Amino acid sequence: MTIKKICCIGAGYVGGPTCSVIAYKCPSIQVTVVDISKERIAQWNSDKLPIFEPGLEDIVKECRGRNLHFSADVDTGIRDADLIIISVNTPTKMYGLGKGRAADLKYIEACARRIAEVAQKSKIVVEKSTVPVKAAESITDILKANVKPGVKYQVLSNPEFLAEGTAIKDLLEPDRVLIGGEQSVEGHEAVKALSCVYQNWVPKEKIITMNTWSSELSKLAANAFLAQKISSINAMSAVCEATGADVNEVAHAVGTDSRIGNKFLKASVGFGGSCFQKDVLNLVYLCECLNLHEVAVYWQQVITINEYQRRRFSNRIIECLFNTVTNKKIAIFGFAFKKDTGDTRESAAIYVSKYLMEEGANIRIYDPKVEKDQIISEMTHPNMCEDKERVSELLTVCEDPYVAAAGTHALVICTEWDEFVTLDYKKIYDSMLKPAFVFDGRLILNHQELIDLGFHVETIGKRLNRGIVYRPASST
Ligand SMILES: NC(=O)c1ccc[n+]([C@@H]2O[C@H](COP(=O)([O-])OP(=O)(O)OC[C@H]3O[C@@H](n4cnc5c(N)ncnc54)[C@H](O)[C@@H]3O)[C@@H](O)[C@H]2O)c1
Ligand SMILES: O=c1ccn([C@@H]2O[C@H](COP(=O)(O)OP(=O)(O)O[C@H]3O[C@H](CO)[C@@H](O)[C@H](O)[C@H]3O)[C@@H](O)[C@H]2O)c(=O)[nH]1
Repeated sequence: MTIKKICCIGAGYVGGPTCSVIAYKCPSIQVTVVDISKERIAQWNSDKLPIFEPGLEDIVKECRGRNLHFSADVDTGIRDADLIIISVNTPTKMYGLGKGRAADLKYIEACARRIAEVAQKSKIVVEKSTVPVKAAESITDILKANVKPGVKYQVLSNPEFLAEGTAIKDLLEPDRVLIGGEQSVEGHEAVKALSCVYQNWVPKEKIITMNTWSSELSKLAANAFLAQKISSINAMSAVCEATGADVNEVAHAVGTDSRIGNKFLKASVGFGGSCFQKDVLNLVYLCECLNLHEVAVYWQQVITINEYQRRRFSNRIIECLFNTVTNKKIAIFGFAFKKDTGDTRESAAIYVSKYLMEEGANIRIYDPKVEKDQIISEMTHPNMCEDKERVSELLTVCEDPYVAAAGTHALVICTEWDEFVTLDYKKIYDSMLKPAFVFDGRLILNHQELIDLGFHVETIGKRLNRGIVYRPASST
């Protein structure tokens, strides 16, 4: 079967860039990205795309209107397509059974029901969203229970491994493409059809095929391993701070062992983003449901250490500022969960700002890519704050880093934006209250230079201003 028309349901961080790259690399395929959000679709059709990803705009501009279309007409998109990619959000469930851990599959189910309702010919349905193992089976059950005469479905698992900020590069040159399918003749044919789409630009040996359940679990496993690596180095950073070791040196020594590898060993204020926490919790819940208690506890620790790291960093700020930040002005540099993205979901900056505001600090946030409304919406989200008025009293969003820092007691780096490295720190130092503190939560600044300017510098995984501090194991 040759794929001529693809419809992607969900014009988000994954659906938008993924389908833009498919359209770019497969000129003979018509690709339509649909979404229930008319506003999001209007943005995709405008000059200001709804997401910022290096390289995305050029690709969209080249393909949009040619073989790449963005539409709010979900039904027509489904009806016309040979292959439908489901790329809707699968957030952590915030209510009922599995609350706070299980993935909420209501949007996936809505897509399956919509496909069953409007499809008039056979389709390959591709599950691209990250889901618990056996979600493809549920989609199949819904489609089969509502099938029209003469219509057949094959459901494939094709998880996405792109990282935000490098989405286009990851899509153009993926480490691998994973396709899971039913172990039957029809299943193999469907896998082959999707594989042919990718083969337009991905070398065949990088396309891994397997059974559906392995594919679904592999996505959760990959994210769990990556998050575990960060929590491991962050746990080590606490030991470094307490002993005088330097976490960068430890990471270098550990990472040069080719069996471990040097990637994902950057100690930080904690991982953020829409995926790691959600997917590890999803895995934890899956293990609990399977009565694999010890396995669930093992993976839960990855999250526990991440929460500990954010809290530990915030406590260190308070401790260094003479044990009180009440009414003190603190500049937060960076609100996105990592550099080169405007995404703020689960960003460590949200938690650090929240903890400091709970202590009465006046927070002045600057981020080069995150809009003011987005910052306010994160900080006033019901999960984050009980008192919106208090937040508006204590929070200022600044459009300029120098304005954000002026008159503050401390500067806190929460995102590793390149521009923070090259700011004029002499100018910043002169404008701050003394002693002027810098807390580098990303280990990106030249600490010696800052110390020479007169700053008191604190960073993750290294004690710069004091000797070795041994504390009793019980105090954190
Ligand atoms: N963000 C990432 O970097 C990333 C990477 C790999 C995998 N994933 C996974 O991909 C999936 C999508 O993530 P995302 O970040 O793109 O989410 P997102 O929230 O940015 O986008 C999802 C879109 O789906 C739309 N939608 C929801 N229900 C719909 C329906 N019934 N019909 C039409 N549109 C509907 C929403 O309006 C939204 O625009 C998730 O499962 C996520 O875990 C995300
Ligand atoms: O050494 C490191 C590497 C990353 N991070 C932090 O970890 C978080 C996640 O970063 P990253 O993984 O680069 O971005 P995501 O866009 O969340 O991508 C992850 O989650 C996606 C969604 O499932 C997967 O597709 C990707 O493969 C996986 O890397 C960010 O806060 C980073 O700052 C660190 O603290 N230290």
